[in-house]
Amino acid sequence: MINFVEKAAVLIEALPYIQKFAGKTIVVKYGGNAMINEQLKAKVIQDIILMKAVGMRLVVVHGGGPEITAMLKQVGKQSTFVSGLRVTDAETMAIAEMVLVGKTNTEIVSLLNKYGAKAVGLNGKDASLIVAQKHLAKVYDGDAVKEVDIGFVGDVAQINPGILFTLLEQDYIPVIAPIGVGIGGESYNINADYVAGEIAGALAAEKLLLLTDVEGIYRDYHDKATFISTLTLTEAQAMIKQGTIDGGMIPKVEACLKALAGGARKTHIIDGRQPHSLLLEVFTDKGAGTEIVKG
Ligand SMILES: Nc1ncnc2c1ncn2[C@@H]1O[C@H](COP(=O)(O)OP(=O)(O)O)[C@@H](O)[C@H]1O
Ligand SMILES: CC(=O)N[C@@H](CCC(=O)OP(=O)(O)O)C(=O)O
Repeated sequence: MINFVEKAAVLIEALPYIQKFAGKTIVVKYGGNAMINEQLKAKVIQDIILMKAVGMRLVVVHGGGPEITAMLKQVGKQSTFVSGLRVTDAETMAIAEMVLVGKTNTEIVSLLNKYGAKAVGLNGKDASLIVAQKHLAKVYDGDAVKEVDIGFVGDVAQINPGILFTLLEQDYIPVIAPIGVGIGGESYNINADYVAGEIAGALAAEKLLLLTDVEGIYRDYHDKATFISTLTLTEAQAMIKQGTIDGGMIPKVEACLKALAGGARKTHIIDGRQPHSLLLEVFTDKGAGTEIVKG
């Protein structure tokens, strides 16, 4: 028999969060492996729609690394990464832009709209939203650090958030592809986590929610019992230095640092493989994943 009392309790538990976050800006970074599975994708979209429906101002930043890799493979190009960033020659840049803007972005926008939202696709070139400058990758060789040119990979130089405020005021959900524009109008490929962190900072978001393919951060990645639910900025930085946070988790933690430094209030790294993890984080007392806070 359906337990109506339990069902009602779930809704009642959500009530203070619905009240607290109404009118607040939430930035969701959706990408990587959490984006490949179609059933999960539909659930992420529903979660975003639900948050929007109860009055939150939603901004979505998406990745699409695996899709770029697949497209490059189809045209016979091998993907190479340096310090987690894709080496991006002119041809790779053109393909990355085509995939992120032409395919991934439009797919997310049309899915959101299918479920009843008013989503608008953007990339960094629209209204010069993301101004980029060339990134030089740091490669460590013992104690020495070498800077390596990895092509059209960008760092965020400036966010011009005006277009986002305009859209949010009008109830739209901006969906942003991580392509930056250089001062000469050239395209830059930027890691989507960094873009999400900078956008969350520029909007002084209430929350940055980064979906990933693990439960959150572990003190020892090989021991699931060492899961951390809350981490301060200082602790997170120390863990990167020690090497206990590494690989793809580094840009996520750095994105949280950028967001908090820019003015976001809270940041969370949550499990995109877990259905409705966004709702669990936002609407339940326990939350989900690892939160990184100032301090
Ligand atoms: N301390 C840590 N805790 C959790 N994951 C970690 C840690 N250090 C490194 N990682 C790695 O970071 C990965 C997440 O980054 P990545 O695979 O790039 O994510 P996504 O594809 O979702 O963008 C995890 O799958 C894990 O292998
Ligand atoms: C410079 C760089 O590495 N850019 C990324 C941009 C996409 C991305 O970040 O996608 P995920 O969030 O799905 O990993 C790339 O080319 O894969």
